[in-house]
Parts: sequence; C-alpha cells; structure tokens
Amino acid sequence: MFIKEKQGFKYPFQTTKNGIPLADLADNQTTISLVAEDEKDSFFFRSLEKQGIYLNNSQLQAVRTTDGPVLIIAGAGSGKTRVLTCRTAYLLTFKDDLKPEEVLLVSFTRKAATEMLERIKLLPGLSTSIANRIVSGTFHSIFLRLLRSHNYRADILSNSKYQEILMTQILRDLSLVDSYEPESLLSLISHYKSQMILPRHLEVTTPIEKEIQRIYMAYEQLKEKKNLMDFDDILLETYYLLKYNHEVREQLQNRFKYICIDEYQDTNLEQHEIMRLLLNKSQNLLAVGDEDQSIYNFRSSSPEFILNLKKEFPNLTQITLDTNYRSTNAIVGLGNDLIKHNTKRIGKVLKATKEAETTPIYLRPKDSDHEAKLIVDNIVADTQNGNRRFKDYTILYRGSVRKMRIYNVKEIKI
Ligand SMILES: Nc1ncnc2c1ncn2[C@@H]1O[C@H](COP(=O)(O)OP(=O)(O)OP(=O)(O)O)[C@@H](O)[C@H]1O
Repeated sequence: MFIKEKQGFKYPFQTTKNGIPLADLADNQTTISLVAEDEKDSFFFRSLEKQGIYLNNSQLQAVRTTDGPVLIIAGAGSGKTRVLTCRTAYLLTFKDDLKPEEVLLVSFTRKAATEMLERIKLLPGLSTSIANRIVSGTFHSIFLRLLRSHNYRADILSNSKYQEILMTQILRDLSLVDSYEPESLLSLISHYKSQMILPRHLEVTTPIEKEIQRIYMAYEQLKEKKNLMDFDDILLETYYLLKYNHEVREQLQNRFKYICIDEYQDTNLEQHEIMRLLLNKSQNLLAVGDEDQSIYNFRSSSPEFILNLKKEFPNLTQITLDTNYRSTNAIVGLGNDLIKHNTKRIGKVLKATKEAETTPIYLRPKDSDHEAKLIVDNIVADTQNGNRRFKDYTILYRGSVRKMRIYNVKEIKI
C-alpha cells in the first residue's frame, strides 16, 4: 500500500484493465476515398484536399448536414474548428442566394471568433471580404451591436473595480458596508441575471434574503440612474428586445438563415433563450459542443442545455466527432476511462490517430501536497538516473496555489 501510494497508481480508479487503457485507433479514411468524383459537391472537397484539408467520415457528414437542427458533439482535438469553418464555406458555396451576412456564428471567446474567420477566409471560394460579412463574434459582442443599433445608449460597466465601487456605495447607503463583500454580491447578482431572475422574482423569506433583494434592486436603480449596463444586461436586454418587439424579432429571424453556436456546453439560460427567439421556422441551428468539456458552471452555464437539445428538437440530427488528432492512444484511452465515470453525458468513446511510444503515469494523490510530492519525486528520479534534465519538463497546473505547492517540495529549486 505504501509503495503504491508513493508511486501513484498506474491506472484510473475503478478501471478493470491493467495499466493505462489504450484507445482504439481510428481508420484513416478521408474525403479522398469517401467523396466520389461524380458527386455534385466533389469539387468542393477536392479543393479542400488541395489545401491539405482532409475530412474523416463523421466530419464529412457534419459538413454536409446543413438543414434543420444539428448537434455536433465534438470530442477534444477532433477537428471541431476544421468542421465549423468548412461547413460555413460549404453553406456559402451550395446554398443558392445565401449571403454571408445571413450566417450567424457565435463563439465563446473573441479569440475563437477571430480564429474562425481567419480560417474561413482561406477556404475555397471565400475571401477576406466575404468572410468579413459573416456575423461573427461572442454573444456579448454581437448583441451589444444589435442593442446599439436600436438606440440602447447606456455605457458598458466593463471595469470590475468600478462595479465594486458602485456596490460599496450601495452598501454604505443601506448601512450594510460591514455585512457583505461587494465582489460576492456582484457575482450573486450576475448569477441571478444569467438565470433571468430579476429582484422582483426572488423568493424572500429570511432577513438576509430580504437584504439581498434590496441590494439587488438598489444596484439596478443606480445603474439606471447613471445610464450604465453591465455585461449581464447586454444579454437580458437582448432577450427582452427579441421577446417583446415582434418587429425586431421577425427581422432577425428572416435575416439569419443559419445559426451556429460553438461551445454549447457552456451556454447559460439567457443565451439558450436568445437562440430560441432567433430561430426561424426552418430551425437551421448548428450547436457544437462537448458535454464532457463543460467548465463554466460557476458562471451559471450548464451542460443541461446541450443534453436536452434532443428533447427540444425531436428532429435533431446528432453527429459525433470521435477521432482525436492531437494525442496518443494512451492519453486518449486514459481520458476515455476517466470521463466515463461522469453521469451527465451523451456519451462517446474517442479514438486516436497516433500510437503511443510511452505511456502516461497516472497518479491518484491524497491531497495537493501529496500530488506535488509525487510529481517532484518522478521528476527527481528521472533526472538523477540521467534520463532527462529539469528543462525537459513542463508542469501545467490549475492555479497558483498548486504551483506554490510544487515549488515548496524542497528537491526542486527555482
Ligand atoms: N481529418 C483530419 N485529418 C488530419 N488531421 C486533422 C483532421 N481533423 C483535424 N485535424 C487536426 O487536428 C487538430 C485539431 O483540430 P482543430 O483545431 O480543428 O480541433 P478542435 O476540435 O477545434 O480542437 P479543440 O480540442 O481545441 O476544440 C488540428 O491540428 C487539425 O489540423
């Protein structure tokens, strides 16, 4: 037991196999053999191939499935961006009369949105001027533009320090300055807003709940007085605009013939509802995501929306991109074995394209000090026996506390 704990465990908890489980290797069929010369869209795939862009079977299916609601479950490193960009190019090539400005591409970060457009520009039949006409960006950037075009003039409260100053002012006015942390109150209010819970919707019974409601109301009033909008207001105001202004809603429904939303596992209620209001009768929605990579629960996003799409859209086409192009079969296999213990998932088993020459060591430490010690022990043993030098190692950690624990293990000198 002691030796096992000291060295870590070589395979994941509850696994039935010995050693690191290896993922199956994917077959290497691509559009070259999957798309015959006489198919009407073959010229498109031939042009992609000329640029070195090959698609596997499920990627090809995802690119060709253009109409109605579609969910692409995209495992890590499975070529999601390749599929999204090629599908957009495919739409613009094969949908007669479809204009780039009728395609809405929503990404989760500005960086992802920019990368997507940069890649689209290079695809066959496209150009910078065409790509720039696609409506692309994050939920916040796209819908802030919409609000501005409908005369929403409030300034955006983008500075969190200033937001905290406003909150402190409110707490002072309510004589509650010693009772609450402005930062915690702001994140609680943000959580309510992303769930579309306004102050009047709060169920208040205890004195603390009543206080929170008063603070929330005062915050909203102060913002209004100062003509300010916070980030959550951008989506809330968009939701109300679309819901209650039929003209604007219909105009946008007519305009956006194809809507694509990336990282769907990280959407929240506001974003999901906005998507529903924007969809027209043809329901040309492409939701892309991976419930196994849901990481923004703390920001009120929920994988439930991706898990429930099938119920909401009974005619949903679901395609799984299950081939990982980045990692070896040992890393993919280890990932498969760990993630299968998650309970809320659609479920998939990733295949790999690269065969492992070395296998990862899987450690299951008792706590973070133990984790730091196991990592350092492995590195020190490897360097002492001359296999590697310290500079051969990279340590990735989730937060600076972890980093400090590793540095505090005395064998490592910085
Ligand atoms: N069919 C394919 N054949 C060969 N390589 C591919 C194929 N599809 C994707 N790749 C490669 O796999 C890698 C991951 O692709 P891409 O960045 O599109 O994936 P992703 O799913 O968006 O990644 P992430 O895990 O960051 O979401 C890239 O290096 C890409 O070139």
